[in-house]
Parts: sequence; C-alpha cells; structure tokens
Amino acid sequence: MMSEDLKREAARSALAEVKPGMRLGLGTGSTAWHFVDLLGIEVAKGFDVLCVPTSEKTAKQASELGIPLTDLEATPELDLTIDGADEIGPGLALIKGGGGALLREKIVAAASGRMIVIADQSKCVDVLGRFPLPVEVNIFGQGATERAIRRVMEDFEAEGDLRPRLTSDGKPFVTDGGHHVVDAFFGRISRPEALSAALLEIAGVVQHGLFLSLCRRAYVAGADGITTLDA
Ligand SMILES: O=C[C@H](O)[C@H](O)[C@H](O)COP(=O)(O)O
Repeated sequence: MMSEDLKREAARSALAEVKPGMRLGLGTGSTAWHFVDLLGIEVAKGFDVLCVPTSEKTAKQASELGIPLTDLEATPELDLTIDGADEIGPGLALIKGGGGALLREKIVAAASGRMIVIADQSKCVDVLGRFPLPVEVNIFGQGATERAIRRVMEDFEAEGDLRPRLTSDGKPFVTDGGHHVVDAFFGRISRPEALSAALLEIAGVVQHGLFLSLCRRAYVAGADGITTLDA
C-alpha cells in the first residue's frame, strides 16, 4: 500500500471511535487531513459532531466540508482529539509540530478527555529524537532564546544543531499564533520529561513538540494492516 493509503486506513480506524454528539479536536497534517476528509463524508450523511480545529489549515478544510466548528471558548472540554504525529515512541510519547501546529494541537489535546494518534508505521521509533524537535518561540528576543535552547541541547547531549525554520522562499516560518519555530536536532531524547521541563523553563519558549502522557491510543497502519497501540 502507498503511504497515503496507509494514512487513510489509520484515519478510518480512528473514525470508528467517534460517536454521534461527540465534541472532537481535529488535528493537523497530512494524516489528520484524511481523518477530516472521512469525517466530512459522514457529516454530509447527517452525522452529528462538533469540532475544534488545531490550525487555520484544518479549519478551512473542515468548514469547506460542512463540519460544524466551535472553539475552546464556547466548548472548553472535548471528548476526543484525533491527530497525527511525527514520531511515536515508547509509552506513546510523541514528537509533533512538523507542520508547525504544535501549540494549538497541545492545547486542544489537553482539553480533550482522550487523544488518539493516527500514523503509518514509519513514525514508530524506539527512542524519540531522530525527527528534529520543533520548539515554538516568541519573536521577541529570539536570539537569546535560541542561545538558551542551545545550552539545554548541550546538557541533553544533542547530536545536532538548532535551526530556525524557514519557509520555501527563505522567510521565517510563522505559526498560526504569530510565533517562530526552531528545530532542535537531538538524535536521541533519552529523558523526555526532563527535557520538556528544561525547555519550558526558558522564558521565550512558547511550547515544544514533545507530547508526553497525552496520547492514550495510536492506530498505526502498515503493510499487514492496522496495529492498535495503547498506553
Ligand atoms: O504540526 C503538525 C502536526 O504535529 C502533524 O500532526 C505532524 O507533523 C504529523 O504530520 P503528518 O501526518 O503530515 O506526517
């Protein structure tokens, strides 16, 4: 099966978890895209659901499909969030934010009773960190923030460097929240909880892409079908 087919199969498994009347968080990225697309088909047939999107991109896709949308002001508690991931490690610890949506994704996941991740097999790793860890930073004082992040990277024996994320035309990538993203190349993250705490200690760090103790289930699609992973 092609990668897009695998993503769609994982999304289809997650769709079976959605019950009528649920308040849902909608993730961002190419795998979450398939989930939103499949949900749109059900909504068109009359399925009742109310959703909070985790990015402007997902909001646009969902509203074009006629999926009813709300926000966390009107609906501060959600039943379930379905999202993709860049890496799925032991205990369903995740790296997210490859598409830059990590802040809203984490806020929405934290407001949800459950988070389910959908992915193809390539996302599963024994140790997190091969995928560069996205760190969302305030634009003010970015140089000082980067310096502080580099110090943390040294403390955690990062194998690579810190790179400010750029768009394809070479401009700084700006998140939906108006911040920048820097990508931290760790190689191996052996103490994710401690790293999370150290990064959040830095004043200019808005959020990072380590999602720890948030995801309870993953549907992972591979050549042999869907594997369900539970934390
Ligand atoms: O910021 C983006 C999100 O965290 C995505 O869920 C993540 O990057 C995975 O995206 P994809 O399904 O496209 O691999």
